[in-house]
Amino acid sequence: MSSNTDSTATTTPHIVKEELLASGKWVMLEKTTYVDPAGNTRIWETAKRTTRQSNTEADGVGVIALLKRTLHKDCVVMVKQFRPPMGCHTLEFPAGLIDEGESAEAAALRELKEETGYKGEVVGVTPVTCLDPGLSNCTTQIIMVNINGDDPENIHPTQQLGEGEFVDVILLPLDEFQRKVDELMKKEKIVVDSKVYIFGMGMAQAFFKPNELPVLKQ
Ligand SMILES: Nc1nc(=O)[nH]c2c1ncn2[C@H]1C[C@H](O)[C@@H](COP(=O)(O)OP(=O)(O)O)O1
Repeated sequence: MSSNTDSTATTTPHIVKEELLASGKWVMLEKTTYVDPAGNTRIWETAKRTTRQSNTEADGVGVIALLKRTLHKDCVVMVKQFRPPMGCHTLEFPAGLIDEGESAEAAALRELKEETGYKGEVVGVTPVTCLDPGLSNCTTQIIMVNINGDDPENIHPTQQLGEGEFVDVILLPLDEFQRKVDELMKKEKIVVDSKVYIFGMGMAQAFFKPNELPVLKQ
């Protein structure tokens, strides 16, 4: 087993100061002064959301929602929408920011209902995870949700979208998830969220090669 630990690393890296460079309604840019593991003082440019709530560590939630219906394959509920920072449509799990005083679980069920119309039940919660740590301190919790598709409330789901929100709901069968995502990418100009693509790789591994270790196979 080799180690990549730098032998010149003698200092515990830490933040010295954070100075605001610019701020908008939703996002701010900071100049972060920090000490690296070799003891050198350095600068980093950091983006942060202005909306993070004081009572929670995560900015938002992502929802892996499994729609279960009699005589249908289990499907993952996905959303497609135009994302201005990307300048194109993306394929994502339903997601959104956590409101003041709201738990991650409650935010997940609310966002799922708003974006897709489905009423779900929480079956799992991840710890707080980072999203793009080289750019920002943005964090998310991924909430696993089951949807009883036979429940009358879920037979004709109606979205509750806010002003300026345009979200298409796409159902992808769990056992063909990666193939369907690849098909969509070939058919339309969309960018797939990395969490979604990695979930698909994991599902393909679990369904088709459960006893193979992917890292050993090339
Ligand atoms: N970075 C953002 N710029 C904006 O101009 N507006 C933004 C940003 N992030 C969020 N929002 C707005 C858009 C919605 O009106 C609200 C709530 O977003 P939410 O649904 O919670 O999150 P997403 O689905 O991930 O957009 O905030």
